[in-house]
Formats: sequence, C-alpha cells, structure tokens
Amino acid sequence: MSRPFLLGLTGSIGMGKSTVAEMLREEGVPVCDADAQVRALQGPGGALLPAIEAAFPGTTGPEGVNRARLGELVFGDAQALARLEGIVHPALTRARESFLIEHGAQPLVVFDIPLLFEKGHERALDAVAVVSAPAQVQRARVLARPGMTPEKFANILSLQMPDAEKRARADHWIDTGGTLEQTRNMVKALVARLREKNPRT
Ligand SMILES: CC(C)(COP(=O)(O)OP(=O)(O)OC[C@H]1O[C@@H](n2cnc3c(N)ncnc32)[C@H](O)[C@@H]1O)[C@@H](O)C(=O)NCCC(=O)NCCS
Ligand SMILES: Nc1ncnc2c1ncn2[C@@H]1O[C@H](COP(=O)(O)OP(=O)(O)OP(=O)(O)O)[C@@H](O)[C@H]1O
Repeated sequence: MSRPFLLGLTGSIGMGKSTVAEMLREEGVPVCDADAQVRALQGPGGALLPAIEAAFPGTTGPEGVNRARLGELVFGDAQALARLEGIVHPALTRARESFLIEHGAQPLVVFDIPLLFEKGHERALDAVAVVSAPAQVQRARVLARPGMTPEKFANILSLQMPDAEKRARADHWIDTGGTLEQTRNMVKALVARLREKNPRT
C-alpha cells in the first residue's frame, strides 16, 4: 500500500526550523510539530502535568509547566533531563502515529523534530532535511531572545549534535543564513522534488 513520503526536519537551536516549518505549511505540506505537541501536553490541563509535578515538584500550576523553571532544573543536569525525556518522549511517539493516520493520503508529510538525530528518529523516516546558518548568525539570533543568556545557550548547544555533523548526515540542507526569500525558494524547490518522487492520485 502506498503511503506519504516521510521527511524529517531538524536543526539546532535558533537555526530557523520553525520558520521553515511555517513555509512548508504554506506550500500545503502537513507538518507535525514535536515542540508544539510538547507545549500542548505541558500547557494548562495538559496530560503530562501530573507526571511532571511528581518528578519535579513546584514546576507546574494552573498555567501548565513553568518552562523557565523546569529548563533551569534540566538543562545542565543530565539525569534530570533524562527523567523529563522519559515522561515526554513516549507521548510524542503516540502523537506522531495519530498524525500519520490523519494525513495518510498525502504525497508528503513532514515531522519537525528538534532532536531528530540525537534520538535516532532518522531510522523511521525516508529522508531528513536540516536547516542551518553560520554559527555567528545562530548565536546572534538566540542571544536576542528574551531570557536567554550565554551560559544557557552554551548548555543547550552542548546537548545538541554539532551542526556540521547534522549537515553531513542529512539528505537535504536548507540554508537559513541568507534572506527569508532565498530560504523560501529552497523550500519550494525541495517540496517540488519530493512530491515528484512520490506522486499520489
Ligand atoms: C525543559 C523545557 C520545559 C524548557 O522549555 P523552554 O521553552 O525554556 O525551551 P525550548 O523547549 O524552546 O528549548 C530550547 C532549546 O533547547 C532544546 N531542547 C529542548 N529539550 C531538549 C532536550 N531534551 N535535549 C536537548 N536539547 C533540548 C530545544 O530544541 C531548543 O533548541 C522543554 O524544553 C522540555 O520540556 N524539554 C523536554 C522535552 C524535549 O525533549 N523536547 C525537545 C524535543 S520535542
Ligand atoms: N533566511 C532565514 N531563514 C529562516 N529564518 C530566518 C532567516 N533570516 C532570518 N531569520 C530569522 O531567524 C529566526 C529563526 O528562529 P526560529 O524560531 O525559526 O528558529 P528555530 O530553529 O525554530 O529555533 P529553536 O530550535 O530554538 O526553537 C526567526 O526570527 C527568523 O525570522
């Protein structure tokens, strides 16, 4: 039975993954956004709140998870991060399965997964596209975000596979170091090529 072509989308912090995911949606490609799912599961009334509160007391409330607080506890403490991932990642796997059933008739679907290579998700995908920009562009983008410090940035970077390795492993590279228009043209070209590879009637 035919099925959609499964493209993974990844990239390190601040590289422009969310921006590219939005461009893909504008091209009519369904995008399953792991970060958005985590936010829903951790938001007000989210299904993961009881388990997170039990493991990290004081980090949840009526507004859901206090992400800044939880981030302080887990970024920089490998054991705590592994405990949080043990709660979050199985729920993400289930969400991905439902997404695929919902969009099973499409030629192409995208899974936007921040830690795609770090967690071995490439094994379940047909191809992977990585978004990346020069390190100094990444740094400037990330440090401009409210609440970000050079220390927090360094910690998060140390948890992620180096950008050069991601690019070496990926099948497609989307350069986000230029203008938004240049990036959009690359996105359009990639979508056209992949849809051609897997035409659906
Ligand atoms: C700790 C949390 C609450 C902090 O939230 P916050 O809004 O402050 O940061 P945000 O989620 O935007 O992450 C900031 C950066 O850290 C990276 N990051 C997030 N989780 C992880 C992780 N487990 N390992 C490595 N990098 C991570 C993100 O890709 C991003 O580049 C949140 O990141 C979380 O719940 N993480 C665990 C779930 C997870 O693994 N998510 C990433 C895959 S979907
Ligand atoms: N050519 C480009 N392609 C993509 N983003 C660009 C480009 N030029 C500038 N930007 C800007 O860079 C920022 C990238 O942020 P974005 O949230 O997309 O990154 P991200 O990789 O999803 O980050 P994180 O992993 O931390 O969630 C946006 O503000 C975007 O407008």
